[in-house]
Amino acid sequence: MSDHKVFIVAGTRPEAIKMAPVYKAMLKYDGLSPVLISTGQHREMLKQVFDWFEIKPDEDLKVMTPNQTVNQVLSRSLVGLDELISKYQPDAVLAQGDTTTVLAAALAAFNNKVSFGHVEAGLRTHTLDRPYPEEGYRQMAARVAKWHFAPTQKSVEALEAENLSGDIFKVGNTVIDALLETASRDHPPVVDSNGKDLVLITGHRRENHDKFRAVFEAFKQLASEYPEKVFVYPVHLNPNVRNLAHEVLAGVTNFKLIEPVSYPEIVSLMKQAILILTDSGGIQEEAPSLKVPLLVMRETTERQESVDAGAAKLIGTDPDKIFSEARRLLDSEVERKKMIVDQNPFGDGASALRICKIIDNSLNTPS
Ligand SMILES: CC(=O)N[C@@H]1[C@@H](OP(=O)(O)OP(=O)(O)OC[C@H]2O[C@@H](n3ccc(=O)[nH]c3=O)[C@H](O)[C@@H]2O)O[C@H](CO)[C@@H](O)[C@@H]1O
Repeated sequence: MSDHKVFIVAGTRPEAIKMAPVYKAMLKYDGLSPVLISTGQHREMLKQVFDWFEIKPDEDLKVMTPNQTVNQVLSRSLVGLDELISKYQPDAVLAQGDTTTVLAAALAAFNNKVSFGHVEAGLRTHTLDRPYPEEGYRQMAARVAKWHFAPTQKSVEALEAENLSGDIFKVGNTVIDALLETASRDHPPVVDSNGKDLVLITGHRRENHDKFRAVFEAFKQLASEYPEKVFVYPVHLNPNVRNLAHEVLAGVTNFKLIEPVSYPEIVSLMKQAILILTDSGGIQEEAPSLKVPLLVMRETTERQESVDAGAAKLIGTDPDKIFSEARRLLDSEVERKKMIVDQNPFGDGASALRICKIIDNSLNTPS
């Protein structure tokens, strides 16, 4: 019997990180033959990730051109994927998360009557504009999915409540596969902290942009309160974030504003840190595995599992709260240790293989 062909579509850095393990597991899996497709939504950052995992897209749609609307990106992705579906005739299409790339992959598959598998299914805030457009895209992708690969029980329950078509499977989050592989490979330290404690900060979310000035002032105050600690912030490429970060924080000697770092570098920084302050989704999933306490600078999260497990605390973006919560943890190793968990609620590093088995089984079962 010939192999079943499966498209694996990725467009942004987090999607590449989370789909690399699926692609690699599928390459080794008897009976499945993956085709890696990049839409190129985050061109540079995608290449860095693919290089680290030593994989190369079979096709690159290069959808980004300057000043496009979201609908232009969507329609270019759709048309590009349409052509590739007629070229390869895949048996299934997989995409991860909630970007324009994911919506395009789901729709392109649906319109060609090809089975669609949604990886990281069932994340919900239940508020369509929080975050916008991601919450809407997740819900739309779920409507046409044949396989919902949910990372946790909470996401399984969210999907069950929506009376969707398709089958729901709890498989864990593939980001833990990527993380554990990366953490097991040696990488030199990114920042020499001279033996001092390191606090890692990341912040880029659009929903937080208008709060960043006050948030950055809180970071400045923290850095002056703790001159013996080193604060490291790899600043996102978005010019709104960059300019403001440099305006408020450049010149603070123990606060290092650095360029966005590669995946092994952020993993190395997370391992080195005694505390992380972030608004990133992926880092909320990863930090519990690295046993680093996490303060989440968002009002709501679709990744409540790390909060429920006690590994993270949701603190919003109020500068006084950021300052006081960070101080509470920086002042007390006991408080920090309370946030270390034995098991990461997001997965165990074997999610990609589970996905391969389910797809193989399903494609070999007559409907
Ligand atoms: C609404 C929402 O929740 N949306 C999420 C958001 O993803 P996010 O918030 O997780 O995005 P980031 O924080 O950029 O990336 C995270 C990954 O990148 C690594 N990293 C980070 C900094 C760095 O300097 N170098 C790195 O390598 C890091 O360890 C982690 O694995 O957007 C995605 C679509 O773009 C969505 O699919 C995803 O749901």
